[in-house]
Amino acid sequence: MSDNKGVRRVNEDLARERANCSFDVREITFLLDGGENNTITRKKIEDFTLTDELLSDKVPDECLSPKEKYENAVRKSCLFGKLVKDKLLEFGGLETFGPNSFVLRRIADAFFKEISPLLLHLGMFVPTILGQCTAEQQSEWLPRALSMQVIGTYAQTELGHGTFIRGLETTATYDPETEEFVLHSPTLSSFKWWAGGLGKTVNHCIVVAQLHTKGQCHGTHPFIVQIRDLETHQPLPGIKVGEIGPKLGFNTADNGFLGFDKYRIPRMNMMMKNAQILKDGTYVKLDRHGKMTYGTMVFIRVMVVNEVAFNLAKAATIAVRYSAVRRQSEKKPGEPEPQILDYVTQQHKLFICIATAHALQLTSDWLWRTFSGVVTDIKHGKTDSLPEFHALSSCLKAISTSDAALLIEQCRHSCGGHGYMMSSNLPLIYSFVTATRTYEGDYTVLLLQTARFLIKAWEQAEAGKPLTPTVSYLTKYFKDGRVPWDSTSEGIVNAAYGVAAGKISACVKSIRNRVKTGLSYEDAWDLTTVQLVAAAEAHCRAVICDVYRSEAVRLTEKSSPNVRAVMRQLTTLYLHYWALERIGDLLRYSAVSEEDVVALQQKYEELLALIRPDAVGLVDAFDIRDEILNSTLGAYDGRVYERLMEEALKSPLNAEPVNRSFHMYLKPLMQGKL
Ligand SMILES: CC/C=C\C/C=C\C/C=C\C/C=C\C/C=C\C/C=C/C=C/C(=O)SCCNC(=O)CCNC(=O)[C@H](O)C(C)(C)COP(=O)(O)OP(=O)(O)OC[C@H]1O[C@@H](n2cnc3c(N)ncnc32)[C@H](O)[C@@H]1OP(=O)(O)O
Ligand SMILES: Cc1cc2nc3c(=O)[nH]c(=O)nc-3n(C[C@H](O)[C@H](O)[C@H](O)COP(=O)(O)OP(=O)(O)OC[C@H]3O[C@@H](n4cnc5c(N)ncnc54)[C@H](O)[C@@H]3O)c2cc1C
Repeated sequence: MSDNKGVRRVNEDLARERANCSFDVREITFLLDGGENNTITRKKIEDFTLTDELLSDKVPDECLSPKEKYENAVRKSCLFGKLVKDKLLEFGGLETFGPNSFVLRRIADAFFKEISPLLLHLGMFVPTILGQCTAEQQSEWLPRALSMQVIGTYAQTELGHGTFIRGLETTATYDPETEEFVLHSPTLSSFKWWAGGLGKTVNHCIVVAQLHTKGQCHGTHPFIVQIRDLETHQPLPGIKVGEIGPKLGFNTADNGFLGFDKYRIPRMNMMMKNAQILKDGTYVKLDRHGKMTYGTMVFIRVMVVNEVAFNLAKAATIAVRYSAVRRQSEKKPGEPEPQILDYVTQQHKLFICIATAHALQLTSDWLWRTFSGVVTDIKHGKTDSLPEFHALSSCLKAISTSDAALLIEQCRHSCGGHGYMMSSNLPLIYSFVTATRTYEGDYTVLLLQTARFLIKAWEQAEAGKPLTPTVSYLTKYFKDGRVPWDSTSEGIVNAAYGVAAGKISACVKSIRNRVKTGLSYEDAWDLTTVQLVAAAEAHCRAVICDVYRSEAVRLTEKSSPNVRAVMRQLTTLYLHYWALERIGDLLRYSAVSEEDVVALQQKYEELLALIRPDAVGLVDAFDIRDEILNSTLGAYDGRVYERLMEEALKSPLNAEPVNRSFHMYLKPLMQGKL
């Protein structure tokens, strides 16, 4: 596949797809990057970071032993860290961690096929210092953390408790005599478990523990704790630390365990922005809201929506390009084998992935802007917007991670057997994203947090009180009765809100009926949780549909007609897909008729056909470089079979024609001598 100048040519099918694309791919790239200037900056950063030869591993990571994999990941993390420190700060100093942090995140994928052992340092340790420390503490810890002298992680979860933070058992007891806290792990179940980088990499961590002073427990608080010697890296006396062992994914993250045996830390190592311990042991609460110490989790939930949108875009790019290259079966006897992308069922599997990647990215951008507003409010001492934001970020984290994981797995299915190859990168993308459904708050648990807020909002609507923006629709749908059906995009969004309102109303009725039978409110709630989770999901789906539709319209106001058309097709596809997926709900809560359902299905199939010629252009517009995609099936040039063979030949088993196990076991077996 090389021309006579040695330049590798692009697969002919892919080249034809690109030639037939109806729009200028760069225009959509600019939209997704938030403007042409952002694209230019991103590309500049990518150009001078991704040329490094250290990106190419002679032996694929997945063929290394767990220890070698970890060591390789540390090596690359240090090189990546140095790169960030030396070069990327030129792009705006600390600002690099603001607007360009998403670019950093993208580039990191070129360095690590799995996870950097330093992810938690940049992703949670540094943000927690920013969010939970006083200005004085920040000036002590931030410079050391940013220069990587102090390397940290976030150790909250314990063997016995992850979800129920109030149930954590690690204690931090204040000793006024020495002005120290004594950290202790009273039981096996109180051992910290899971923190990324804890096993072997970090020398500090943020430990969340129950604070005791003057004989009283004041609940969980965060502390900065040094666990290893800075010179020798040996665990300090009183610290028991190690790695938790192999997992479905995250295998280069050295997730660890940690126990304390009456381990002492200075008083000022308590993160004191939201609560303080005075020298004499007096507890001073500064957090009027009560849940400000959960701030890092909220921040990461916001980040995760963007994270999974990007990973879904990677999977969609791989699967769509592969589907344009792969030919299989025949549609009519004797005809040439079609590209598998021409099968309507394949389009059904894949185009929703492209649309969902857009929907989640636009929703994530909107969520980030909303979050920035909440942070500004908090800086001015206003915490009124927190309950709504907690409900919103919880459900968006739950639904985005769940949708992305399911659709990434669908991308793998759509690549047949080759999708199962590690070299396709789909298994690693999946194993990474499926974890997001659990960490930083389990799916069900977070939806139940949202449901709590929705039920309260419903009660406020009943009482005629004003509602906050994301639930203001409840006033409109408050009265019983079906939502009128209208098959326009706006109509489908309204119907989605109508379904959410109907489900919330049904939950309220169930809880009240159960309470009437003599059950406590808690028991009635518990018996209704299946419905409550479904109501929170419906609410979240309506929010995503609404934000995606309105943001896509806003963003494309000045776009060329062709870009506007294809973006409109994608949003309409997303809305029709979910209307059809939730048709039972629509039949129950809206006035949709059987003919309307037939029309919805027909329109959906028409959209698949309309999007088909632009499918490759749409994934090209994600503009994800080959080094970041890391996939034999998804590279820009479409040299799928050549890359599969090149990667197979790198397998250590192919380094010698005969493996020694033949002489040790097979031959004796064959000769009856075993
Ligand atoms: C090399 C890399 C390069 C660059 C990197 C740069 C950036 C990368 C950044 C991000 C990358 C993205 C991802 C990777 C990051 C990390 C990866 C992996 C690590 C994962 C880490 C973890 O998982 S850390 C542990 C997380 N744990 C959890 O999430 C636990 C979940 N549980 C809870 O949150 C709570 O226990 C609970 C909310 C379920 C219940 O809390 P509880 O105290 O019991 O409260 P309730 O009694 O139920 O409710 C009381 C009221 O409080 C309200 N509430 C609860 N939580 C909040 C909140 N957070 N904010 C506001 N309000 C809250 C609740 O609604 C109740 O209100 P009422 O009015 O109803 O009473
Ligand atoms: C890859 C990975 C990385 C992680 N990294 C970190 C880290 O760096 N630092 C850290 O501190 N933690 C980390 N964690 C831990 C993570 O935050 C927890 O695993 C997560 O919050 C879920 O808690 P759990 O494991 O206790 O699950 P559990 O709460 O035990 O959940 C088990 C089941 O019980 C259900 N359940 C639990 N409570 C309720 C309820 N109230 N109502 C209904 N159902 C319920 C859940 O829905 C789930 O189905 C990581 C986890 C993973 C998988």
